[in-house]
Amino acid sequence: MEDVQPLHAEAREQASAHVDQLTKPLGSLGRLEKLAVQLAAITGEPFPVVTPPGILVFAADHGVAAEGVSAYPQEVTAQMVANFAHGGAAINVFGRQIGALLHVVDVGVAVDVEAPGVWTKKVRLGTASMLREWAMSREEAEACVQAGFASAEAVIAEGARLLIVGEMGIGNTTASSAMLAALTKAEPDQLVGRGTGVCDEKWEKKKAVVKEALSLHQPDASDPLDVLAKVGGLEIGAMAGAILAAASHRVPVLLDGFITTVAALLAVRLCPAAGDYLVAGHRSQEPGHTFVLSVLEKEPLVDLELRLGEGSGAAVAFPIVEAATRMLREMATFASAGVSNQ
Ligand SMILES: Cc1cc2ncn([C@H]3O[C@H](COP(=O)(O)O)[C@@H](O)[C@H]3O)c2cc1C
Ligand SMILES: O=C(O)c1cccnc1
Repeated sequence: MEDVQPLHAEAREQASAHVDQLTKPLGSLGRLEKLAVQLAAITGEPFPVVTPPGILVFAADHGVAAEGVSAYPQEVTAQMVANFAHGGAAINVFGRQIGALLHVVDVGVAVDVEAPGVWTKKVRLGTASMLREWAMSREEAEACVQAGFASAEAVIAEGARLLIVGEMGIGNTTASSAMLAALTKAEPDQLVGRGTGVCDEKWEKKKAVVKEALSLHQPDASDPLDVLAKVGGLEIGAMAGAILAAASHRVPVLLDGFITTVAALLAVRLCPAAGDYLVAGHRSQEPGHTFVLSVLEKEPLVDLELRLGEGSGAAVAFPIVEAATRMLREMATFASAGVSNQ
């Protein structure tokens, strides 16, 4: 894997100086200004471009779904992959709205899916239940990170100037909660939410499953691949790899919800410099999301009370990111417009 370089100081300075020349009171475009400067520092371009965005939706199954931790059955993962392929899911709609290059990558759906255009990179046919054994082997953990890395390189080669990663995997809020608890040593009860909308009984079960899996496997917080292998998910590892690829190509990453942001934390633990390349798109309803955002020191752009995943919240937030870049490129300066700057 390639290295992630530090942010580009010169482009940051140029963009920052330019923002202060634009025809508006100093600082009046608030966080859009900070975002514009961050995008310049990420890309190394004082006038960054983020269109077209690329969206990669990574799909995989979770053995832990059999423990009754989701409101929906495992089969929905494969069914939704077919739905993505036919353009009918939320992420297809929002992806079309923002002109994204969208691909679905199957890194471990348990069954064969009849779905045109899906990139098939199955590492294994779903994880094992973390309650009984490791979710995957260490080699498989490495392989799914690599699969994500290669997928992101492919969509960047196609022309993507910003990356959104999304996921589909029934049971993956359980895996994400376990990974987050393992990586941060936070108390699972604070992190485990209702995912697709589980009832009180399943919610208690979900918390118990996470705690039991952590005490069974004792994942090593200082070894991100150990955490991924023991309690993770194939699509979560793949998203981490995709984020690392984007960062290594100086392509900004717009984060979606809870699961994506846990993948981002995994990426940052594998390569701390990647953290600077992340922009938080939205705040999900899942309680662990607010916590993982605070660990990454990211403030989301919007809070629309979403709890879907797929990359949907990031896609909806994307026009704000584009607005920041258009502000830099298209606004007049005081000098060019002949407006008094005092
Ligand atoms: C129809 C449908 C479409 C989805 N799209 C994303 N998710 C979301 O829900 C799942 C995580 O929730 P849990 O851990 O409770 O299973 C993931 O697949 C996530 O992407 C969906 C879930 C369903 C049912
Ligand atoms: O925050 C998310 O991404 C999320 C929350 C609930 C279910 N699926 C995804």
